[in-house]
Amino acid sequence: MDIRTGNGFDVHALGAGDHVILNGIKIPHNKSMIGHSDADVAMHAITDALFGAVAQGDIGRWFPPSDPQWKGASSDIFLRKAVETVRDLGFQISNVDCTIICEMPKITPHAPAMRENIAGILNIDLDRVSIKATTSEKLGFTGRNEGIATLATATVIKQ
Ligand SMILES: Nc1ccn([C@@H]2O[C@H](COP(=O)(O)O)[C@@H](O)[C@H]2O)c(=O)n1
Ligand SMILES: C[C@@]1(CO)OP(=O)(O)OP(=O)(O)OC[C@H]1O
Repeated sequence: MDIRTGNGFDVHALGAGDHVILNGIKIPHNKSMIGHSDADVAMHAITDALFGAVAQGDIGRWFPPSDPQWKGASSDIFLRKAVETVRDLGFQISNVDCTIICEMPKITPHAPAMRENIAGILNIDLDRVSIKATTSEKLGFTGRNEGIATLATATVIKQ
């Protein structure tokens, strides 16, 4: 059995706006994420964890920020490509774990919807998708509500 793990980390700034999109879930907020795509920082970290698990580079290699095609794109496009790449290489996705770092918005009330969405895209059972959150105790850019960071880990298995 061939078991591999990948990690992902991403940051997006917060700017003017009235909602954020995290793991594909639209959450009303007093700011919005800034990015070339829809800036779904959580989904980007999971995407990078999957690409990393099979040593296929990172999200920017597959979807360059310089390519106008990805302007405003829904980040599930990127995640679906990572899932397809993992499977094309003969691996199954075992599980993913994701930690969103921000003071606001509060993530816990939205975690069930995020898990459902990610499990659906990855086509794995709900109990294989973990979504967590932490503040940074008001320290740093996340503590000042200037941006949101996300860490993710993915494990893949080839029988
Ligand atoms: N944006 C966030 C941040 C945290 N949570 C939940 O609060 C718990 C306590 O956070 P600390 O940073 O004080 O450890 C954390 O474990 C999460 O359950 C949240 O929902 N959204
Ligand atoms: C997702 C991509 C797509 O152009 O752009 P952004 O939305 O800016 O996100 P980031 O994580 O900064 O970079 C990766 C890019 O591939």
